[in-house]
Amino acid sequence: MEKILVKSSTNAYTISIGESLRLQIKQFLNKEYSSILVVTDEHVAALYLKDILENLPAYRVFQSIVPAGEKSKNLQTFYQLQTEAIEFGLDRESLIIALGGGVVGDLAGFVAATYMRGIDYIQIPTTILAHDSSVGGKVAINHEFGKNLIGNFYPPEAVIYDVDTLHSLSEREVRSGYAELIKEALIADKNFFNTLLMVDIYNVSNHGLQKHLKQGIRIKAAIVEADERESGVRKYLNLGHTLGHALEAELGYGTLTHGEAVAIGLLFSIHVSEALYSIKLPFDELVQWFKTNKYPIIGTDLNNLALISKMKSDKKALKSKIQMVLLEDVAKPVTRELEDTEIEIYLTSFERRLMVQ
Ligand SMILES: NC(=O)c1ccc[n+]([C@@H]2O[C@H](COP(=O)([O-])OP(=O)(O)OC[C@H]3O[C@@H](n4cnc5c(N)ncnc54)[C@H](O)[C@@H]3O)[C@@H](O)[C@H]2O)c1
Ligand SMILES: O=C(O)C(=O)C[C@@H](O)[C@H](O)[C@H](O)COP(=O)(O)O
Ligand SMILES: [Zn+2]
Repeated sequence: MEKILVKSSTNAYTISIGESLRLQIKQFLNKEYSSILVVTDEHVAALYLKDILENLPAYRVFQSIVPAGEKSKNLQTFYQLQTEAIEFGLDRESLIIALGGGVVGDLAGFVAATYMRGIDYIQIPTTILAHDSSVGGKVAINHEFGKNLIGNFYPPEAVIYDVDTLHSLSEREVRSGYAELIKEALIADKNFFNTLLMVDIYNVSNHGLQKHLKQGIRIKAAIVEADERESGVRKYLNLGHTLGHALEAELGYGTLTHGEAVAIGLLFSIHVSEALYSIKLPFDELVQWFKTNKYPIIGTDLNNLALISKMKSDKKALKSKIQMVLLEDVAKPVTRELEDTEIEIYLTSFERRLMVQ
């Protein structure tokens, strides 16, 4: 098992990464809690909830199961979970466990952040993508106008990443998770990026997958520790998300997975960077890698004005001006303000460029 420590403004927490950890949950509880609520989704419940429940202290353990998928990250499900927490009698000494992917992590984390003004929670991520979402304390739900518009920064007490759970992921979820690893590599580590470009993500060995996850987590943990509330370098973790989030909201939550949308957004950021800084970045190599690994790289039939309007509700936008994360080189991210008219031109040339790939 590997442990990575993250210091936040309110606590320090450990990310434990290893095999069979879901069967040893008790050892990760640092306190005695008055009750525990395990929040998960219907897919993960069928696979791993029993393992978790059997390995928790026997007293006052409750469960809440939400529908699987991005559509659950909404106000209604948030309210339903708050209602269940009240009905179960959770108090300020209670713990919430978020067992699942980024949807459950963001949602249950936001419930924990707001229930009785905040109670402890632990992340037990079960997707590759959740190597990113479980670290750093961003918790949120979506609004129809944009992703994660209602949320907080609220660090977990611990992250327990049992890599054995990743074997049951579908191909779609594997590629979704690898998109965030590509993002972390692009902002911080050229060698890691070049390594990933050689990976066949559906046939990666256990050892290889763990290596990639640990490197992604190290990059993320270092950034959130340096800038917890995103006033500086944390913005770089948003590479690819300006268009990615707009696509998710515009196409309807769940149409593209988060990682699939981010993959398109990463290409767009590279496209804009090349044009603005007159440089050559690995656009073609990344498109080919995405295509080989079956990412849906769509670039046509999009309503550019609607996308621009969504991008303006992005959390990085300032005074209604879109701020994008761009690259001066691989591992040299920068932020830059762009006019709507510039974005429109780049979206049009991006779509044309994708059509000939
Ligand atoms: N807070 C952050 O810093 C942060 C970072 C990145 C992404 N996110 C958010 O994370 C969300 C996406 O997370 P996700 O991709 O994990 O989606 P998800 O939680 O919806 O999980 C994807 C699908 O996989 C299923 N699943 C989960 N674990 C499984 C397992 N082990 N075996 C089989 N099936 C399993 C789920 O039931 C779901 O159907 C988005 O809402 C995104 O905005 C947040
Ligand atoms: O942790 C961060 O910071 C990130 O930007 C990680 C992203 O992968 C993640 O999707 C995050 O939720 C996006 O942040 P948001 O503030 O734009 O919602
Ligand atoms: Zn993301």
